[in-house]
Amino acid sequence: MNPSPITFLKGHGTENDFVIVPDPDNAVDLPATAVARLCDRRAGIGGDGLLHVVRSAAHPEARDMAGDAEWFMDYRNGDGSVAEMCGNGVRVFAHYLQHAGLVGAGDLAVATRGGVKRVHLDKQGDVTVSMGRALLPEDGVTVTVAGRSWSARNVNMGNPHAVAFVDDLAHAGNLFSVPAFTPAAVYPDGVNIEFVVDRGPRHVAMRVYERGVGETRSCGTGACAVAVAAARRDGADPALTGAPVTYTVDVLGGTLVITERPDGEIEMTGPAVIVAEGTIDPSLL
Ligand SMILES: N[C@@H](CCC[C@H](N)C(=O)O)C(=O)O
Repeated sequence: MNPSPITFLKGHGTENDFVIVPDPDNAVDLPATAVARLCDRRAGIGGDGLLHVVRSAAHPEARDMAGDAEWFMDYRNGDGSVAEMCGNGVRVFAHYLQHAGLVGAGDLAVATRGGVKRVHLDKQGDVTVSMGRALLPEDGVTVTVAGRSWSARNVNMGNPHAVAFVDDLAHAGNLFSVPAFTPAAVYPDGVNIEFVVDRGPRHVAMRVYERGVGETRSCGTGACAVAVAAARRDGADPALTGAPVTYTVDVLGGTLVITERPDGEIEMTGPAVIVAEGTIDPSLL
């Protein structure tokens, strides 16, 4: 039984929006059904996902990170499923900690299921996250929408992505349901699928179908996956040249700037905002 009332906030990063539930002591029970109800845009608060804000020491999945990061981002997709990582979510999470007076401007660490992420909050409101390295398995993947097929790059940013370069973002169709991908065995736990077009030198635009959500207006891990896939397609590999490579990635909800460093570390910079605060009717949970 949950205590009442339960505070929530609503925030977004490039319009990837989240219900934020501050719960330092991990006292709020949030089964998948409750998360899905809260994220429902008609009967709930509405969001692509939910950020459960818990002290690392109070969460069984984060206790071993408590020495490095005081706060754990217990991220859930809008359908209630758990994902390894959420790039826009980390920016919004860090911005919330600052908004709540729990951290100051500057640098902090956030524990996630994908490990501890270093975050920098700048004075203009932009947030930069060190997202870790991309893994690039060599599997051949094909994505199909409405009779058109593309070979896609498999990129793992802690969570799985298939990046398809297309001629026109409209070719992704309405994205009301998950695009077909083969072989299914490459992604046994499902996948986030990005459709990408070129906008200029080291500048691309994307749409995304997110696992556990549907089409969203932005995906931070997706933008990182796209930047790395675009760099390799363009013959750029910072590990070989010793020079960082930066891509501007336009999403439907704004723009993210992604830099891959020679050691493989990927940095993502973009905005994060809080738009509302309130209390949750306990009957939703
Ligand atoms: N929107 C997120 C990604 C959230 C997780 C994803 N839907 C998954 O299931 O892997 C981002 O900004 O990275």
